[in-house]
Amino acid sequence: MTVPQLVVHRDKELMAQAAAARLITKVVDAQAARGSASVVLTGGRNGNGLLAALASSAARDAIDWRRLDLWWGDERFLPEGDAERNVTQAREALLDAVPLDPARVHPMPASDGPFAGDPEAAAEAYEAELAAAPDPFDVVLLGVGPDTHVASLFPELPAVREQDRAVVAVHGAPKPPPTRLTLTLPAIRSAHEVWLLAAGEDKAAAAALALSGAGELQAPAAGAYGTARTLWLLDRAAASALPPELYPPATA
Ligand SMILES: O=C(O)[C@H](O)[C@@H](O)[C@H](O)[C@H](O)COP(=O)(O)O
Repeated sequence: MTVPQLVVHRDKELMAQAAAARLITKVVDAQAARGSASVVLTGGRNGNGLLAALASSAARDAIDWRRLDLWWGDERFLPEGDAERNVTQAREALLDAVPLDPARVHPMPASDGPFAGDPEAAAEAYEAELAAAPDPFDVVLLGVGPDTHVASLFPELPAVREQDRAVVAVHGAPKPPPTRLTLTLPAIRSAHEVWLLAAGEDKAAAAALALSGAGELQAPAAGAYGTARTLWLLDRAAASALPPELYPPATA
């Protein structure tokens, strides 16, 4: 496990801009070293805020978009094109505006089409797609929920205990919609880098709990780390309840 590093930004707008700049550099470096890069996107306001910041960044064209694989950490099991699907929101925020190779964009399956009514089969299909990927993820992005969930791994639900599968279906999620697909903690932990995004006062208790030694069943965010780096990107409000040894109060 890599020990989390914390970066605290003034507010959520600056956090989104700085995270977008960081992601551009990361992708460009991976493409220079290996020829391609692989990033896992998250749903939620902070993940979409990062994508929107990336879309408006002058540096975005430093990325070779055709040599980027995009995956999702979780998906709301809803029909194709539904406005609440994470992929729909990501397309609106960024993906429709950049020249990606469609064959390298890997949304999780929708609730209509071949997996209608069968989220378990949808999870298996995504797992098979992932198994065919040549490289580990360079970066997994994860929004942190107020209850410490990441992806669709909610405290105490069966998915957070999963040790063998890379992708599972979730039923009865406390955040709507109740049926979802998610990467598991072992799949997240196969990534080089895991970046957790938390902004706003409603995330303060979650960040404090996950970063203070809570177990991953109670605080799934505590179990999300990368093989090379684990980075928590916060704004001041989300960092406001952290113990002073993690985030010393300003002395000025
Ligand atoms: O489907 C989703 O909603 C997610 O992928 C979820 O895990 C999200 O990232 C967190 O709930 C944080 O969301 P916010 O950034 O909106 O607080």
